[in-house]
Amino acid sequence: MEKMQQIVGRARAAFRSGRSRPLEFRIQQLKALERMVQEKEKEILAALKADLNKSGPNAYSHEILGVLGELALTMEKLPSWAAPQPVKKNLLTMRDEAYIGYEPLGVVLVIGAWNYPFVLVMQPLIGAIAAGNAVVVKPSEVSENTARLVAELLPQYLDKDLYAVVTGGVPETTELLTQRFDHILYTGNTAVGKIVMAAAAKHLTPVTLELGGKSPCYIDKDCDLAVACSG
Ligand SMILES: NC(=O)c1ccc[n+]([C@@H]2O[C@H](COP(=O)([O-])OP(=O)(O)OC[C@H]3O[C@@H](n4cnc5c(N)ncnc54)[C@H](O)[C@@H]3O)[C@@H](O)[C@H]2O)c1
Ligand SMILES: CC(C)=CCC/C(C)=C/CC/C(C)=C/C=O
Repeated sequence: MEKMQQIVGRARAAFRSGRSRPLEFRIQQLKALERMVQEKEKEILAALKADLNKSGPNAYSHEILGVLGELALTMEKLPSWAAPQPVKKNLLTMRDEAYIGYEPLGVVLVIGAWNYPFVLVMQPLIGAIAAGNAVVVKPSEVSENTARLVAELLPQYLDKDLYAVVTGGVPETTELLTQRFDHILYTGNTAVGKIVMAAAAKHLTPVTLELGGKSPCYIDKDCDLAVACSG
């Protein structure tokens, strides 16, 4: 695996080139992502089956439709979301052109969890591309088939330097988190959420944490009680 510093450095250099900023480019990349999901639907469903034994209808509704829906909404709304918003002038700004302009942040890290391994990396990726950022995606190693497929497919459809995928487990994620990002989006458990937030704090990087610990659990007579109660 290439050194994390090089991967993040390449994404940052690509971001600094300015090519992720124009609206046309962002929409073109989102269209490429839509084409990827449509053309590779069978492969994505097969990976979800191999990792989690998800049935076709379940995987299709949550992971494929969830991503296609997000893409359609984002492509439709992006021109209005990205447009400068006029603001009321005051005495100090009365001779100025006053508006709120939306700028990309830079290089964004997306770390996903195993239970919805495709949609949980794709939805943050869609938002980050739409906002004009470079992105490093780290899918969950627990759903290894989906992680491998995401790493194989994204470079076939998207700008390879702007949007990178890192595979691997805790050592790789730990090394990745030493790098400076401009935003980190993490989905997973609360204990690792604290690790992510502490690593981000070293660089004053803002985080979006989608954490667990609030989900009901059904235990039937076939469960191994020692395992079920250990969490
Ligand atoms: N709030 C939401 O939207 C949402 C959605 C899905 C899942 N979840 C929650 O996520 C949890 C399941 O995820 P998980 O945490 O078991 O997933 P996981 O084990 O797949 O880990 C998530 C990510 O954290 C990384 N990671 C694991 N240990 C690490 C460490 N010590 N240091 C750095 N990185 C590390 C992994 O590489 C992986 O990419 C559940 O609690 C679930 O409720 C929340
Ligand atoms: C409602 C549709 C079509 C897709 C949503 C898929 C999605 C983001 C699932 C994640 C569910 C979640 C919060 C799991 C937490 O463990």
